[in-house]
Amino acid sequence: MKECIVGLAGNPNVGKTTVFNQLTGMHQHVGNWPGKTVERAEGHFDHDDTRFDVVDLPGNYALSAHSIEEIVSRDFIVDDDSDVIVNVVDAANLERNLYLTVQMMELGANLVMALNMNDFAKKKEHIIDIKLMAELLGFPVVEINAKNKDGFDELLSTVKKVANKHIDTTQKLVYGPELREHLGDLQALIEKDVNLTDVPAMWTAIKLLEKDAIVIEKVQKSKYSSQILRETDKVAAHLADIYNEGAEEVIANARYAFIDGLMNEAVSKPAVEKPTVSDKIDKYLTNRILGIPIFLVIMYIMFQLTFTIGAPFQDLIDEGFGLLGEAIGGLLGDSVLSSFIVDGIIGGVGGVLTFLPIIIIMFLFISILEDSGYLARAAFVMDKVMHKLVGLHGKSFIPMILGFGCGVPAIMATRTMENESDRLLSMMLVPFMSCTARLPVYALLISAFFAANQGEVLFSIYLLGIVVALVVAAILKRTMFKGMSSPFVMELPTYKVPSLKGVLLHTWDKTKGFLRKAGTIILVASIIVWVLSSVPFGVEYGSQESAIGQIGTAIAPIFAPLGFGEWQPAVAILFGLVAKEVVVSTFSSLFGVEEEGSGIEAAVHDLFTPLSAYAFMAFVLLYVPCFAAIGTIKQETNSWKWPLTMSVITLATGYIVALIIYQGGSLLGFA
Ligand SMILES: Nc1nc2c(ncn2[C@@H]2O[C@H](COP(=O)(O)OP(=O)(O)OP(=O)(O)O)[C@@H](O)[C@H]2O)c(=O)[nH]1
Ligand SMILES: [Mg+2]
Repeated sequence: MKECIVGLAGNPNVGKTTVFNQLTGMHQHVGNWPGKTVERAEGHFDHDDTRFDVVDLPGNYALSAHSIEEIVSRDFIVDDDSDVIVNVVDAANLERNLYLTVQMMELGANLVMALNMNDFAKKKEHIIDIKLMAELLGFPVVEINAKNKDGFDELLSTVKKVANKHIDTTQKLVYGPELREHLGDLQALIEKDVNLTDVPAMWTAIKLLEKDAIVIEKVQKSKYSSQILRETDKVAAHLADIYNEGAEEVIANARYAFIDGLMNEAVSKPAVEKPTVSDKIDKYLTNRILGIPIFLVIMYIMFQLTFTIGAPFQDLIDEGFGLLGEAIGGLLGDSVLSSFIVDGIIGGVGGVLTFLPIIIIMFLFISILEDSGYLARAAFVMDKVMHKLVGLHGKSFIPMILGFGCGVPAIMATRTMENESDRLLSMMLVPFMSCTARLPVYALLISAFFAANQGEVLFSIYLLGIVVALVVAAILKRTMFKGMSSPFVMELPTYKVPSLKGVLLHTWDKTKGFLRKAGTIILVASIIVWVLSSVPFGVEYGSQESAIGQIGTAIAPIFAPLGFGEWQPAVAILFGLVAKEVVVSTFSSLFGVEEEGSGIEAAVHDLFTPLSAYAFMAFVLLYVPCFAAIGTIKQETNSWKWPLTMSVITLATGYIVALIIYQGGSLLGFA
């Protein structure tokens, strides 16, 4: 069987992952916002006599050396032995998409264009002459619909053809006689060194003029480096003389001129663009005055519904585990084994699993936010606040909202930030956003103390996370992360009705992740808590004399000023370092679930007042995130410096905020 390696490249949010999933039958996440895919995914499938290996690349606007994905994508085109690059393109935004296409042409990529989103182009009355466009570009263009697989057969047969007969896509790029000539001089020099000709010399020449750090470094290793770099400076100076602009601008203009010419020839648009449905919706949702209030209302509805829909299911599971515990207790009597199963396993893991319904609903809402296109709007409406207050780009609000789901993918989503210092700062903020792992803690305490205003209190906790994150960001931006953010125009995707399948798959995937955690980390933590609660032999289970009681008693004074100085909250916080769900599983192991849910609630009433419960929730919200989040920051920054910094910052912030809440609240007479 023949083999064919195909890369899917294109702007963000054009449907690359949708194409990838359709081809490979895999379920990579699809979302309606730019920057969904941050890590390349690989898959394969057979078609006729060929095995296709497909690589889904993160979306890019350019192929510079500015952000990690851009480098990933261009390395893929340059280094990996791909046979064909399928450039997925949004037909409704052709002009903008072509800017990347042109850069891939400079790289000499063996291209096939897959023109996607034609439904939107047609709604906007853009008529594209596909044949003519293919001729002008010099490589095939195929019309597809990624959602229902239209045009896939033609796409694949075209890919096969192109794989067998490579096309030199640099040929059709005519960058005006002036630039062409000077690039030619540079190219001739570059071609003298065979080590530099693994990519088209034209590309290297362009990148040198653009001052691309990675290419310059590569050229510096050449024995002709001084000659080449001298010529580069000469050409740049010459271009500056003629055009009165830097070489970078001259090159960008040349690209746009090529694209303009192509658009004029091959695309006809109505003289006045009709406002689309998205435009009409955005009149309200991204309105300067209404934008933020609407965002808050959407969040509020989300939290309210989470409780209203989730609570009955939660009670059901709770009762189920209660009955199971009783049955096992009845069967095994008062034995160590019975305590292990009932207190340790059912108490610990079961205690967390009760909250599964609300966690699923939360993930469901976040998936809908992502897939409808609203997520990018939320970032857009926050842009002003972010700029003024924090000095960060609104774009960094996207990882923050994703943090409502889970911090790990949210931290990875910061990869799309152009500026390294902004990226690091955004990473530091994600842990303040309340992830679903913390929901059980709130759910437990809110239903115990704030039964009448569940949605409101939950909303206030999430809001507290956002506000604290913004304040911390404002402080850090003025101290550790000084420097201006690079300006960036945020792209607002067209609103789409979320696909049921997509949303359900996404939610199921996250739910699986939670169940896996329940069966591994939470289980192990519960067993440890059980053992520590049972030793030394002869002590009453979970009493202050047990090992866990002694550990808790030793550290409890630290938390006394925050209003929860008993030993149980202290150990719950300690074990919660592993994963935040463990805060609740520790409580339920200690207090049991067997009394039909009342055991743990009654115990919680002994430990907290409403005020100290709120301070506790704030502390759990803000203090050091789970090991997985810490590990992800380590992996993303390749150093322990940032995860440690983040841990110190979050711990200090959590302590200070909880202190303010408790002491302030006490002064105001809420104690
Ligand atoms: N209407 C319509 N929607 C589409 C089409 N193709 C993809 N979509 C939707 O477009 C959105 C973006 O799709 P993705 O496949 O995640 O895009 P991507 O190019 O992988 O995006 P990044 O990973 O961010 O670069 C999703 O909501 C898809 O359901 C299409 O042909 N028509
Ligand atoms: Mg993608």
